[in-house]
Amino acid sequence: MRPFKGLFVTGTDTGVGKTVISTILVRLARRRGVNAVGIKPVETGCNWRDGVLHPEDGALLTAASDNEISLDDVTPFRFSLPASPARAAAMEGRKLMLSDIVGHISAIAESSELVIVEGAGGLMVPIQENLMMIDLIERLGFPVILVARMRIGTINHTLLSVSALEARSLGIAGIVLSCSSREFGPEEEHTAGDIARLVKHIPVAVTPFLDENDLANPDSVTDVIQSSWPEEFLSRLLG
Ligand SMILES: Nc1ncnc2c1ncn2[C@@H]1O[C@H](COP(=O)(O)OP(=O)(O)OP(=O)(O)O)[C@@H](O)[C@H]1O
Ligand SMILES: C[C@H](N)[C@@H](CCCCCC(=O)O)NC(=O)O
Ligand SMILES: [Mg+2]
Repeated sequence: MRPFKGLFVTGTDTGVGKTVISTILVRLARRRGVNAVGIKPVETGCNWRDGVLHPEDGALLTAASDNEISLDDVTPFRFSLPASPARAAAMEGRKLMLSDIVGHISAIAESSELVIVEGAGGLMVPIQENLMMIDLIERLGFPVILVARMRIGTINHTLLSVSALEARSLGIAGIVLSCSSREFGPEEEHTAGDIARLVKHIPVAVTPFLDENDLANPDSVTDVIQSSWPEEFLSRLLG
């Protein structure tokens, strides 16, 4: 039995693979019989479509959740400017309150078996004045999945994010290194092991490079991940 109602997917940066990993987690959970839904409550950089801001990440999470949740509930807070939520809101003359985001996520968590929440950018991204993504995580109390790029520089970025979470005693359920490039340096086969040794008790998994065909076929991606992540890692996250 999972002791938590939600998982929070954060990253060492924007564009590291949080959406790829969040959608995979939702699909894996659902395959295991857990009625999980994926949400991205705040999305910036949305494009206008038919007079409405369209959240790309939110749409991918809605599809991963088999449309059991509406796009309005997946991503209620949408902004056009591709910036931090606080900056996008300020430049669009709108107000974004952390407490409203917490309220929305808590309501979704109440009505679902498991909610997988994707953040925007990394831990220290401003949401409201001096309140950051890490403050949202702290208020929710959900364990964190930290997604990082498999690329030179990632050991530093990953350990800095782990330090920030540990400084507030926030639980880290796992670290995922996502290989978004086909090129693989000779040191990279050691990166996951090096990070695992340095973070000691936190499990580390690697998501292999997924080509365009893989990414276009969510079922085959889910198969790839199911066979490449250790079962122990999956059961710790999804029960
Ligand atoms: N394992 C992988 N194989 C191939 N491409 C990947 C992989 N992981 C991520 N990518 C690609 O990297 C890009 C960024 O990934 P993604 O959109 O998941 O990042 P993100 O952290 O969610 O970004 P944001 O901060 O904007 O939400 C996408 O084009 C995605 O398809
Ligand atoms: C536009 C990006 N894709 C992302 C916001 C990233 C903000 C990064 C701010 C920073 O760290 O400098 N938005 C989002 O995930 O909804
Ligand atoms: Mg994303």
